[in-house]
Amino acid sequence: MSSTALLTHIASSPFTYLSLALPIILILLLRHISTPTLHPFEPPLIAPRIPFLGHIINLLRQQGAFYTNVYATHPLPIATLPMADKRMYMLTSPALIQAAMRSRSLSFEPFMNEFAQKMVALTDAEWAPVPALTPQFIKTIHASLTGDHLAKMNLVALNNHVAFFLNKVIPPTSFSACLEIPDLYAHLKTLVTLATADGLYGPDPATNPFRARPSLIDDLWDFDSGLFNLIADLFPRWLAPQAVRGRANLQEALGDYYEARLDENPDAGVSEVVRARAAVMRAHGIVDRRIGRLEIALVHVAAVNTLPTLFWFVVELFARPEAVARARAEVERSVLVSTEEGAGKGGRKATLDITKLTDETHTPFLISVYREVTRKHSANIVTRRVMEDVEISDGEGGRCFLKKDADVQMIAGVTHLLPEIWGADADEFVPDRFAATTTTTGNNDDRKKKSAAMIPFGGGKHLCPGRNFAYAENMGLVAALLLGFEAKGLSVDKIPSKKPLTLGHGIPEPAGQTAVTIGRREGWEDVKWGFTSS
Ligand code: HEM
Repeated sequence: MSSTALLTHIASSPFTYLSLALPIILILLLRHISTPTLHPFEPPLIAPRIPFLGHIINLLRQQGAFYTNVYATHPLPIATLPMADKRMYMLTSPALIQAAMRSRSLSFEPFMNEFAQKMVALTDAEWAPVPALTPQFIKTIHASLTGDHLAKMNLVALNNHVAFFLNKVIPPTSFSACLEIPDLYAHLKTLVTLATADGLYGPDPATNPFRARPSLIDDLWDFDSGLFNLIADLFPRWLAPQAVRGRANLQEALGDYYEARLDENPDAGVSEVVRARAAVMRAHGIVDRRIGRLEIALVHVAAVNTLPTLFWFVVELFARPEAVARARAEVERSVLVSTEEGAGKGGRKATLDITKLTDETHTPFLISVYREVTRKHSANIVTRRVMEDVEISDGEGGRCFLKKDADVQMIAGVTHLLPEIWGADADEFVPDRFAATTTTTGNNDDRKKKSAAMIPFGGGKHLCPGRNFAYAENMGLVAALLLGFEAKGLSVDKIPSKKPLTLGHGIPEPAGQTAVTIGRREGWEDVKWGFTSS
């Protein structure tokens, strides 16, 4: 057809041609918008296959696996991902991640405000005073989870619900009278929630909301199970009704708690973090019931990562008899302070010094196992927003330009498994990978690279302030289990696979149930357990 004939044909049936051309124009337009012009030093672009929305659709479908999937096809140290009309930088280079965490031009605070408001369901008017108090709030949280405040919290958690579990729940007789646990994850859920709640609110059932109303334990995990729908505002009432109900119950209970000013009760064993956070909020005019609605975020953040970490710690350690023997010897030699006669009904009392559990001269192997758990099982995504145009450098001549308003995602699921950092066995669980006495840790340079790649607790100004509390809870329980108990039914070939990671979570849950039998070790049947810190 000549061009004149084509024009005549188009003029005679313009709608047919228009309907054919429109989708093509739209696709070209979307492709143009989703292929932003990059600054010469901006990270290389990974364009989505479906223009404009492709990465967003994949992120919603694949959730936590999205970034590791992108890395599998584009193994880049840093990349630009167009997300509709915005851009996101995905970082997998440990050196660039450390630079990003140090940069003052990157901040976590915008996410705190955007996501937390949805998470706790406050209206814009109710939320209005929160952004102004965020910087003071963050400082307070970090200060109240260190030193004496932390030591007190650790011992309250360990000497109440954890000790109750060891002394009462596991029968104090021979192994034959043991505790059969059909689903270890579910069992640890209760244990971690109550131990964490003891550490936060004190152990008194009259003042600790979780002891007063044990149904709040399920409410907390129901709330957690629908977190993504709540934060993304994806029809939570229809798609996550349990989460909405759990949240309402928690908010009511904590509303009662702050309204009764139980956080100010000097005799209740309340932690400094609970007391100080409420004091900051009251100073900014936030009323008690609303503090309760906001503070469901504290107990949630304190329990949500501790539970899967403890689960994988118990499973990975007790599945390996040789590792149990090695760790047990360390605990017996260094952590056990005393076994006194006559602690109730003629039994003995064993006291463990949890400070020793943080010292590599005393328990290098057990500490290595814990670190290996956080390396192998954390798939955490550390998030920041670029507040102003900035350049970051990997310290070896590589520099990257990051544009204002873009989001930055740092991917532990990649850095924790990079073979060039961890070796050919990066995918395997190696209990003594971090033990100072082994050669696997290598020279100083090698150690620095490993430490830069380890981001299970984030880093920089927002490095998780609660990591040492979680450590004490997890290590204290496991040290006592090692010394005084046997755990049967676990083995390396039975380590469960993982559920897909949902957004908002850092450590995957196990798929299916893990059964275990726990009973007293021979020679330790009569012992009651307690904890101290030197
Ligand atoms: C093994 C258990 C835990 C893991 C794996 C974990 C992990 C994390 C991670 C990855 C972050 C983000 C850090 C960043 O953006 O750089 C974080 C932040 C935070 N975590 Fe934890 N966490 C744990 C336990 C706890 C506990 C027990 C508490 C409270 C007692 C807690 C309180 C917080 C708070 C308040 C923040 C926000 C800090 C800020 O923005 O400055 N975490 N945690």
